[in-house]
Amino acid sequence: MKHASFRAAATTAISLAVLGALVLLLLPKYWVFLITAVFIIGIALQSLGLVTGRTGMISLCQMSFAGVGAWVTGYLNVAEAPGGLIVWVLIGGLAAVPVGIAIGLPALRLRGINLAIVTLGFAAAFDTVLATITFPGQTTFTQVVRPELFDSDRGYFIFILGFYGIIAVVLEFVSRSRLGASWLAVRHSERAAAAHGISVPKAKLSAFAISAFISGISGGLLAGYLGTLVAENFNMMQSLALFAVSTMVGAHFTLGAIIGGILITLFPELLRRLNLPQDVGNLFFALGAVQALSTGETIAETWARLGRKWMPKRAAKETGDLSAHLPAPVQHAAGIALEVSDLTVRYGAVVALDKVHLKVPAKTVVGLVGPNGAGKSTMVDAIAGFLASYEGSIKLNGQPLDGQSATVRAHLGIRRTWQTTRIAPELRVGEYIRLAAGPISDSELEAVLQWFDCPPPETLISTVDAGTRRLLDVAGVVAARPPVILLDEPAAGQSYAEALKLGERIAAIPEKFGSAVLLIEHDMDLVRRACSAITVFDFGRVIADGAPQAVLAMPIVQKAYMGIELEENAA
Ligand SMILES: Nc1ncnc2c1ncn2[C@@H]1O[C@H](COP(=O)(O)OP(=O)(O)OP(=O)(O)O)[C@@H](O)[C@H]1O
Repeated sequence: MKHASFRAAATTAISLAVLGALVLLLLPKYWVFLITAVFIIGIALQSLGLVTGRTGMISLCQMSFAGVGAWVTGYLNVAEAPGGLIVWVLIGGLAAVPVGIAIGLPALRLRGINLAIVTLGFAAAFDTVLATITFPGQTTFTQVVRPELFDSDRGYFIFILGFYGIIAVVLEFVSRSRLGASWLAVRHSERAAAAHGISVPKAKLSAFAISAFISGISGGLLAGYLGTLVAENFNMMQSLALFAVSTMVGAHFTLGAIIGGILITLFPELLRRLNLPQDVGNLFFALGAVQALSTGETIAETWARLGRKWMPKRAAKETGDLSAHLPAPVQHAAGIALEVSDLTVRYGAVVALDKVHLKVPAKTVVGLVGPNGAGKSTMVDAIAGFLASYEGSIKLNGQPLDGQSATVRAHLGIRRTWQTTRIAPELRVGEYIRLAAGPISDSELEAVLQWFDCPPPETLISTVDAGTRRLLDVAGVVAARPPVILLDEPAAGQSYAEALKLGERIAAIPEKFGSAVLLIEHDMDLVRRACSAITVFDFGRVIADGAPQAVLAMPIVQKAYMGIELEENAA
């Protein structure tokens, strides 16, 4: 995985170096000046891509963060602070961080349109502040001093390209790290992210903080580019245009941010040469954003998809049998791993679970079966901490979990999968397994994937079919080796033969990985194969439990579960 990060970072760095050399060698001074702005806007777009494209939060005040960075840079310039532009720009970025966190706080509770309104409100408030204060040096026409080495327009282009490249490469590494994967996971499903032990507030606030830092840097760099700044550079309309372009191009990709920078910088130039009003640009950006939202694909994603199509396919690596590299089983406490007592759950007037008892001994697989609506998923939700309230008690290795959040329960050792897969499709297989499993070596990761018949680590999850995503769900939580794993219909989407094979794999989880499993499944052949005991629910009550063969043969179970009437049975 580290190799993949280095490869991606090296590709980004080399591409930018080649692009920079071509610009400097082939283009006249005026165009070099214009393209410098492309990369400054590109940095602002990368910052927006992080918070919006990557983490799924709407920020309509990104240029306000840039304004904070620019103001601080201007102030340090006027004060002739030591360190020069590089230091001022970094301090400007840092100054934007608390503002970013402050804006991120409402994002912990708000989503979608509500968050958009809050961030737009901040942009409007920032406009008002900027209307009453001026940028330092604005009235005295004090130019922001560029570093001596990069004072010329060509020199400043190299300076900006350097900043863009460093930010792009760092973001490349971060996006492939657990933090980056957690942003995507939160964007896709906050509940699924919490089930992996990810702190959703931390993920959201870190995205806003880093995004504001980068945006603040872009503001400082703009100060060095223009010399003096005016409020219009950072007003609400600029933030809205940035958001529209980011949505259209996919600014969380390096390529997308550059395309967006080109559009924002060069489109007005084109309109000017065609004697068309500048507002046409915003209309075009808005239409582009609508197009990207309705097709579900940004310009950068379209290019990446076409690139993948035309790139020669790499032959699958012959790996041989990797089972010797499976991570060693974890020795969890013996005895009862999971104990549910007197559990009652109500949804308004519906009693989904009624004084239910269930025990899962350590290192065993217990099946939980029952007809649709019997309360099985409610049971998983209650155990994993996804219900606002319930009566009764749930204990992990004798310790009560009641009142603990889903994230805390995941950390303590309750891990779950979902009836429908919730894996972020933008992740790669390896990134997802690492996100779910925590620290795991490359060879262990590949061995787990092979054991569950999953595709190789570099495979993009969006290219994987639904059945395989279910297997990845299982592989992720199994690789984490917690004391208790809750599998909610893992065989959905599998063929009969695949389901049986999965049953064998699940049966082996306690011995191979050390975890106990509570398996919800409708496929009785899989249940028989995997479970040493089963519990049967009907209408939120336990109607039978014990050894699978004996329980499934009980008339009450056949009547409830398979619709076979007692009378028929008796006959
Ligand atoms: N959020 C909810 N609000 C209201 N009622 C709900 C909610 N979730 C579940 N229920 C009800 O609770 C009962 C148990 O549902 P649950 O989904 O736990 O059953 P299940 O055994 O998992 O069913 P299936 O096999 O179809 O997944 C059902 O009557 C269902 O309609």
